[in-house]
Amino acid sequence: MVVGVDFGTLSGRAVVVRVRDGAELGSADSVYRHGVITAHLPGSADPLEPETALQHPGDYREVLRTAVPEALRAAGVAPERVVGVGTDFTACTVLPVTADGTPLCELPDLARRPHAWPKLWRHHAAQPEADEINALAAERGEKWLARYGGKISSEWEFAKALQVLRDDPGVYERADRWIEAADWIVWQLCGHETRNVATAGYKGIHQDGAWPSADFLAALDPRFASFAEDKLAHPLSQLGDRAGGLTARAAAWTGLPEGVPVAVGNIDAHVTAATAQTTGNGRMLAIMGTSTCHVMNSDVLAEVPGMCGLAHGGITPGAWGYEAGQSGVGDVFAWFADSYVPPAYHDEARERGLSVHDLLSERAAGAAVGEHGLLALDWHSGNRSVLVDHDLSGVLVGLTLATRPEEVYRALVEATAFGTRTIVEAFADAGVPVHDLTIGGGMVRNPFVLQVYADVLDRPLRVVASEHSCAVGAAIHAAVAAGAHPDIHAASAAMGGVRRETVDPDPARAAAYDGLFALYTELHDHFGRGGSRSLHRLRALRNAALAAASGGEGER
Ligand SMILES: Nc1ncnc2c1ncn2[C@@H]1O[C@H](COP(=O)(O)OP(=O)(O)O)[C@@H](O)[C@H]1O
Ligand SMILES: O=C(CO)[C@@H](O)[C@@H](O)COP(=O)(O)O
Repeated sequence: MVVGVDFGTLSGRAVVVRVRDGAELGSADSVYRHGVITAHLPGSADPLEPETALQHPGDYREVLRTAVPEALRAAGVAPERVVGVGTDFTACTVLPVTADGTPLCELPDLARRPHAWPKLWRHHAAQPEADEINALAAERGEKWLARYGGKISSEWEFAKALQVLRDDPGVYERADRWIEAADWIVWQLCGHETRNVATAGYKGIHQDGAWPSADFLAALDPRFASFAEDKLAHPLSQLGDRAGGLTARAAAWTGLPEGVPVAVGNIDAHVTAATAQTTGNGRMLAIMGTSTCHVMNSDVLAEVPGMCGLAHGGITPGAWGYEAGQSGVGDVFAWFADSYVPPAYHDEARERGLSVHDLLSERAAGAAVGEHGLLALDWHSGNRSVLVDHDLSGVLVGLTLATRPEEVYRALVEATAFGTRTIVEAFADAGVPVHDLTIGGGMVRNPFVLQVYADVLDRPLRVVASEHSCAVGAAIHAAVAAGAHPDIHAASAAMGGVRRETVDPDPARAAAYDGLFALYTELHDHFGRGGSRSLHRLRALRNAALAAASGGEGER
């Protein structure tokens, strides 16, 4: 047996999986007690700046102490039968730590400093730093910029670190290491630091064996010159490698035997290619959850405008892995369902034992394409691909006094589908073929969402069989690290799996969506490609108003 632990945005999930065929024998969740920290630090009333998203490292350790033992109990598996542990994490969730891996926020004198805390992947307050990095890299013709579609995201490691340096240099100085949570959790399990090629490549600008030059970093800020050398540099490990063995402390947390092999850290999206059996070239996987990540191996090397990144070995050793993404998907649906749907809908859902998502989906499904007269841009959490701009925000047009909640919900689902279609078409236009598309992540539990995607993309969708697709992917990597399978491809063939039936497009709805997609693209380009700067001006006005209200400085 192997154990996979998936650290998502709102919770961690552990699964116990059989090595020979990937059968899931038991699972358990652990919801992060502090969730996503956006308003103020625990125990503090001081407001955090806009677009801040932090997390509590204690919540991550709690997953190891609760979800892993509970999954073992649910599986009825004796710990001694577990031959390997694998993990995956959201990325770029990154934190400053001391030389022994202690998060700076756990040091008494830094606990009230926001920049000492882990920055969640969707921390978007470093957009000014990302803009500065992109402008300088373009001006200097830095070769690595092409590997990121021409723009580095504010969500990635360098923009976030530069923000810490600028806003709290004291914390920056105290950080011996700047590390992805994907590698930090492996450090917690096996007692020493390792760094994986995926987060280094996609989120840490590590390309062709090198980090951005000290000369480039100094041009950003002289104090930043040695950032990569001092706080990132470390030998990189391939995915599926063994990072080490479980320490006595981690064995006590998890209930697993000391010394059990621990797989090298990984990203929640990329680990799932093994579950979805999409490690072959041209097989795009969209992991749909809070956000959506599109990952795909290809033997074609190209710059896809607005992609998140291209990393050698980023999905499987020896292959070039592409990544694109949408920062807000399930988050957008949850925002609407939690904040703008009348209590009567929530009451009915509760009485019927449904989630409010299921009720809204049920009510939305029967309408004809375009019947609601609505169109949305899915930028409530900014745009990751293809515009790479987190100063953009959501848009909804066509509202009337007759508009119903389920119609808005459907427009939001459609907008995220149009966003994925924009990404898939960007790959095809850049000469990187997408042979087929598979859906993984928590969203596989919503048939309405899957059908909208099939209709909008006008292609059949393979769907990962497991509802714990990321955690199973981590378990598959654990099997490889333990030597139970020779490599990720073989382990995927044995342990991965998709539903027998694909979700197929309805030709009439697909044709109707072509018309709506043309309108989406018109709005997309108007607000996102220079037709109007109104969303950026709106964001600047908001930030200035918030700053004035809190007595802070002006726009960052
Ligand atoms: N039935 C549903 N339909 C649509 N969205 C859902 C549904 N259930 C949960 N969600 C949304 O999916 C997201 C959680 O996705 P999941 O993959 O489980 O977690 P994570 O993103 O943390 O990996 C949340 O944003 C939640 O609001
Ligand atoms: O960005 C990545 C992967 O590169 C994701 O970890 C991030 O979007 C969060 O994913 P989830 O939606 O929480 O599964």
